[in-house]
Amino acid sequence: MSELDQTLPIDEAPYQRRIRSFVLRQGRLTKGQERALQTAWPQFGIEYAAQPLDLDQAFARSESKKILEIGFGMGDATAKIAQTLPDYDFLAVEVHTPGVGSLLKLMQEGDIQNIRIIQHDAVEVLQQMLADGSLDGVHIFFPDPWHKKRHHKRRLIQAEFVKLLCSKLKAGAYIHVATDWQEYAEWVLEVLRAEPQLQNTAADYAEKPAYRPLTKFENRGLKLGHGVWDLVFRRV
Ligand SMILES: C[S@@+](CC[C@H](N)C(=O)[O-])C[C@H]1O[C@@H](n2cnc3c(N)ncnc32)[C@H](O)[C@@H]1O
Repeated sequence: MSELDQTLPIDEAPYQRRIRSFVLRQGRLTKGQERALQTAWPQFGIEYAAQPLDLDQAFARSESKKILEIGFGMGDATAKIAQTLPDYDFLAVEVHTPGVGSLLKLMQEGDIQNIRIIQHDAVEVLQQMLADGSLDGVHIFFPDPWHKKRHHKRRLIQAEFVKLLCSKLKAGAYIHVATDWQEYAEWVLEVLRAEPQLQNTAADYAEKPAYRPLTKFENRGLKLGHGVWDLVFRRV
């Protein structure tokens, strides 16, 4: 990695012009995360490459449903869901190294086999690595809301991004977004509703699907009376 890469967020490096939904900060790794990265990445990590990925091969089985999770953070929800749904395979994409280390550690502790991790911008993973019609579902839990108006262009959920997602979904596959920021919930609802390839499974917001665990942060917010909005749409 060059000195420039280490000091500048990826989206501010002069050769990277596309607006990104994340800012890369240097996070410190715990010893446990570092150990998990060294010992578990070779088995469960997939290096980003601008070439198609065979999902059946990556998970060493073809009969399972394939779910993409974008921006798993520290991976707590990912690990819990994967444990609850052993017949599903989860391709988990995140840019932050401590998060990747954290999820690998959870996988080792729980002997979880049905997750593979790519550490890269999910937009490029979708564009370059995933075949059309290859996914049974997409999870996007608490995407960065980018509160300020001048930052709204950084929001992950945009019409063009949703079109890209739809191209990767099988007919009947779902997109599940959860957010705790009401204005972003309204934004997501509007963007998903405007996409003709998608159908809402609810009148507007959905009941929280049982597989999505409550995070510590969410629990605290709910006790304080803050809302959380789930949106579940299906590809027609
Ligand atoms: C607010 S956090 C939520 C994390 C987690 N889903 C949760 O519920 O705790 C959003 C995460 O999405 C990741 N992220 C944002 N844009 C991304 C992208 N284009 N590709 C991969 N990860 C992304 C960020 O790095 C961050 O960890």
